[in-house]
Amino acid sequence: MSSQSGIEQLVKQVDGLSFDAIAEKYQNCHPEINPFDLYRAHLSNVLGDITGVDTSIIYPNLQWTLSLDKGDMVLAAPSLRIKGKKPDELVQEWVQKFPDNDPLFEKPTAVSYFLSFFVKGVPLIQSVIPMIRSFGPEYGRNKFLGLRDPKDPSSGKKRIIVEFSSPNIAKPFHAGHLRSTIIGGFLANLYDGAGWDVIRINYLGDWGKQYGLLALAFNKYGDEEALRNDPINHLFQLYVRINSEMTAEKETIEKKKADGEDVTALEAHSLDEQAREYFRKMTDRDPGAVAQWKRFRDLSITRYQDTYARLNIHFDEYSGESQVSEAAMDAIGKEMEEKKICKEDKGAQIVNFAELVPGKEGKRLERPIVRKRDGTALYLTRDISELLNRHEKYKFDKMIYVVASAQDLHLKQLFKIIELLGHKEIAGKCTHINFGLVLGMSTRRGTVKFLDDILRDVADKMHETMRKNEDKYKQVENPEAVADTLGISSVMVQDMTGKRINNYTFNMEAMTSFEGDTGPYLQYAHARVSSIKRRAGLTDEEIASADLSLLTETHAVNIVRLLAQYPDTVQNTLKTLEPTTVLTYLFKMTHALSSSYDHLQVVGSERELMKARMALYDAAHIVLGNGMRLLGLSPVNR
Ligand SMILES: NC(=[NH2+])NCCC[C@H](N)C(=O)O
Repeated sequence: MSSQSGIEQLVKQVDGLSFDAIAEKYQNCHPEINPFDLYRAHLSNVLGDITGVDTSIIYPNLQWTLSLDKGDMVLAAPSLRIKGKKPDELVQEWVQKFPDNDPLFEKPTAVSYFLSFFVKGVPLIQSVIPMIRSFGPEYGRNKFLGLRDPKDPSSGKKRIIVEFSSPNIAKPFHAGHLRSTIIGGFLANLYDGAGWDVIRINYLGDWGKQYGLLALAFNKYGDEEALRNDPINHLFQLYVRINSEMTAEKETIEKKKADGEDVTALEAHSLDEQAREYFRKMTDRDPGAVAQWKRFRDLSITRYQDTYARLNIHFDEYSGESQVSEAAMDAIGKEMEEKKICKEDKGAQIVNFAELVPGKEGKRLERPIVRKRDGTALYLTRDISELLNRHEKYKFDKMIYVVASAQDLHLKQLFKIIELLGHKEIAGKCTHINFGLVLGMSTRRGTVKFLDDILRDVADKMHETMRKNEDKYKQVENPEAVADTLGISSVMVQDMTGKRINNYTFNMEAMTSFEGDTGPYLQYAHARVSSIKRRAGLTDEEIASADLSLLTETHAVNIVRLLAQYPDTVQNTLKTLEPTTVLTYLFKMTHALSSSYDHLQVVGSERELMKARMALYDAAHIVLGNGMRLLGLSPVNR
């Protein structure tokens, strides 16, 4: 018997509803892929009879609990808005009326005005384990959520742009870029799993006078071979060198000026001026200047791509500030003037929000410049043009900017200008996903951190830790690669542990520990279930034919209760957009797993019991792997 259809039969009998009928009845309800949707639908029916409240009001008010001891679902009586009776009395009455022999739930318990519901282990296990096995990597994905019309599969996918990472060429890949990369990669996976058409864009900082300066530096001190071998570091070194030269030059000029000397000639030939001229050549599309700049850009991208690949991240488009056309910005500039969104101020064009947006909001948005006195466009101007251009090109339904909270104001200004331009609808599709700082990030190699350096340092640290256990170390086939993966997991899990907006301290010791809720711990938990499977040596057919009624222990039931929550957890994450929602779930699950091993021995148990327990652990292995991959981690098996 396919237990999934088994439980469908059950619900049909009890509630007179098929999966289709349930899905039709409630919004975003998909009992065939989310066990909790079925349980909610059934419970709504039962409670509908008892309370006299319409099931469509009950359904969305069945909340989940923070821990299993509080039940699997909870209902706050006041949420049903029944007049004339005290909620705690109502709750007592409902407990009385709840059927003694409900097929899916135990009799609820009442705590003040809450009703807690506990699912029955047997039907849950019988349905959820086969469901996880049959969906495998698809368990937790829900392709319906991203449909234009959730009830009509032919309606097409909604499209989302996730813009993330967005480092600046020739400058350090700092903590803000690291967080953007991790969080953005995760959000892209999340929407992809929810059936959206996801477009990943990296918006590089690759344009401006500083790239004119960089070209000068390369012409003076550049080394072809160094550029090809390690473009990111070489360009950065050149950039640092020329910048300090420029600073020194500026000081000399200032000093001479103070001494009353004529500095006109010096200024005219200064590096600053040369950089400006060079950048002018770039914006005028001088072939030589553009070709040189393009090489720097292309070589840097190639190198970034390698690093992104280690993090399981790819981009559909490497956009960047350089890709915004001057003509488009001119046109927008004119439009802004005509619509009186910007105005002249000491030769520059500024947006005085206080005059455009009433109240405190207008003041808070300040007075950004969109065009400098010398005619150059700015960061904000480029973003305005780029946003409209992306909408034109991709016709997106939603766009997410994953950028540090240090740029909160910038993005608010951007979205408001788009709105003032008359594109309220487009502005409404855009969201800024922000995040806090990483404190105390430094490497053993010095103060400047490129992503590669960080990852190498953490991998070294992991390798050191692994070596401490000589026996286990010898069993690992490719220790370098495993250390690398564990290092990456350490960094990513530490980053995703708190809410995005919180700052955290980069702590190499803590993040690489196998104890506590860390990346290595999660990897260890995954490797441990993998090893049980290897040692049990059962075939997939044997596991599939296991008699699941042998799983009677509380530990087994609790693991399955958690496994059943996974699709719901993912769906809830689409609301929170917080990686920690998934991570917290995974730690809860790994804790339940690790405390179960002493009670649910696999190897050494009698054969039928071994098969049943293996089916349980195999399901946990699938869910843990799915969750880790959703976060962007690569689960290890040893
Ligand atoms: N559309 C945007 N402005 N995205 C954010 C870009 C981040 C920028 N390159 C920086 O490093 O600060």
